[in-house]
Parts: sequence; structure tokens; C-alpha cells
Amino acid sequence: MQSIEQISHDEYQMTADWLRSQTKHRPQVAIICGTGLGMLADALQHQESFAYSDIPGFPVSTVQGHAGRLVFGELKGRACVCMQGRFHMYEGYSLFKTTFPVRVFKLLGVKTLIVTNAAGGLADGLKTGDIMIIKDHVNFPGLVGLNPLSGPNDDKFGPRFPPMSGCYDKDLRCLAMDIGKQLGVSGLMHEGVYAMVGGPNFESIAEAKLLHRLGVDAVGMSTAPEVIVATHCGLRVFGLSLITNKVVKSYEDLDSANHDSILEVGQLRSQTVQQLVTELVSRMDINNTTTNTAI
Ligand SMILES: O=P(O)(O)O[C@@H]1C[C@H](O)[C@@H](CO)O1
Ligand code: HPA
Repeated sequence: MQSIEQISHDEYQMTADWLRSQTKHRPQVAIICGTGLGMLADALQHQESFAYSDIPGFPVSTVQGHAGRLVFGELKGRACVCMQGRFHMYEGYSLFKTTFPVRVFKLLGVKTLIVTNAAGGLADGLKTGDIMIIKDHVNFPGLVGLNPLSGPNDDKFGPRFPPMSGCYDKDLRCLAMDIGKQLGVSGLMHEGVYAMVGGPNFESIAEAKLLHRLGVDAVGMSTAPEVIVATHCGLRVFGLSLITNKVVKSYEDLDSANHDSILEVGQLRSQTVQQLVTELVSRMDINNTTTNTAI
């Protein structure tokens, strides 16, 4: 079990208040950039950014490919905030810390969370460089009790037992597929199930075979806790995985995953992912219709 060093409501509020005092931006959409996808923030206009190390209460990024900056700005006139770098459990952070920004975004007035990640493809139809719209997830750490909602429930954010069925908004998933067609990249686009494992090692072949048999399409080391916390507090969620490598599932395959080539694939697809996210933000119904009105 993780130690329950929970974060109080006042601490989230303090960070949100500090950010409000530092910027005039009032974001409605928050975007978390996955490994190698930090360039998503480059598309923001009228930028104002803050190093995580300067933001009270924020953890700092320790992973190559995660710059560690919070960038406020606009995508086609829509107010956004972008995390150039996320926090992972394997960095030694508690799940409360890895998901800290999500509740701060809620307090800032954000309605929709867009999560992106680099992931290894398990499904036979997924190739390196493909984009998988996340339809659902398997939160492996959560299945053994490592959950960002463990400990006393903060009713101001949401209910004790939040449902996770439908946590990846269907309308946004459909919209993203349509946008993919219009951008001429529908050949790259799929929908599938993402599984979070703890990392930091990549999967053994036996683990890869197990995940594949269980129906997992892509595997990574993040995202699910952020989505759980976002869903708990009533944020609408959209998620995508950039398939940065094929997970090795055969003892005959001499290939192996490595962080540098994962970063390269992020670079290769940066423009496409940026266009997709920009169009999605500009065309989404900005008023989240979720009925959870916590906070
Ligand atoms: O932050 P994400 O989930 O995109 O990062 C993935 C998982 C590991 O942090 C890293 C491995 O290269 O990429
Ligand atoms: O193959 C992978 N496994 C786990 N996490 C990952 N993140 C990118 N690729 C992978």
C-alpha cells in the first residue's frame, strides 16, 4: 500500500490562488504532454509560462523529455493550460503528487482535461507512429490498491465511489476520429485500451504476452491516475497515446524498447499530434455538460 500522505484541499487551493495571482489567463482546457510531446505547448498563443520549481506545491519533472513548465495560452482563441512534463509514480512521487495538478486545474475553472502519452503498442494492428485514441484503461497499480483516491475522500472534489465507466468522453473520441480524417491521417488513427504499469522498466516478454492476452492495446507508465482524479472531480476527459514502439512479445524478436527512440517518435509525429489537439480544442463544445458539479 502507498503511504497516505494526502494533500489537503487548502494546499490545492493555495497553488490555484497563486497561479491566478500570477496570470490573467483563465483556462477552460488543460493538456498534459506525454514523453516527447512537449511541443504541444508550442502551439499556444499569448503564452505565459512558469517553471514547476517556481510554483508553490508543484513537484518537479525528473524525466528527459519532460521540460517541467506550466504554459498558459490560447489555442485558436480558447484558453488553455499545458503541462510540459508530467509526474510518474516511478520517479518516487506518491499518486497524490503525480495527480496534484489535475485538482489545481479544477480549482482554476478547467472543464476538460486532455491527456497524452507515449505508449508501447501491443495490438497487432498498431504500428510505431500510430495514434491511439484511448477508449478505456486498465489501471494495474489501482488493481492492487495504489489509487490516487485512497484515503479519506475529499467530498469537495467528488464522491467516495466514483464510476469510471465512460470516463473517456465518447463525443470527443468521435470528434478526434473525424478530425483525423479531415487532416488526412485516418490511416494512423485507432481506438483502444491503454494499460498503466508502474515502470520504470519496460515489460518482460512474459508480461507483454499477458497484457496482450488480457485485451490491452497499448501500455505505458502514466495517465490512468490523472484520469481517475479528473473524473472524480467532474472533468471531461480525452486521451491519446502515441505508439512510440512495438512491445516485444516474442523470444525470437531481438528488438527492445528504449527511451531515446521513444523521444524520436514523439518528434516525428509532433506536428500531427499538435494539429489534432488544436483542432479538437477549437471544435469541442467548450462547456462540459458533465453533471458532477463538485466544488
Ligand atoms: O509520460 P508518458 O507516459 O508519456 O511517458 C512514457 C512512459 C515513460 O515515462 C516513458 C518511457 O520512455 O514514456
Ligand atoms: O513499451 C512501453 N512500455 C511501457 N511504457 C512505455 N512508454 C512508451 N513505450 C512504452
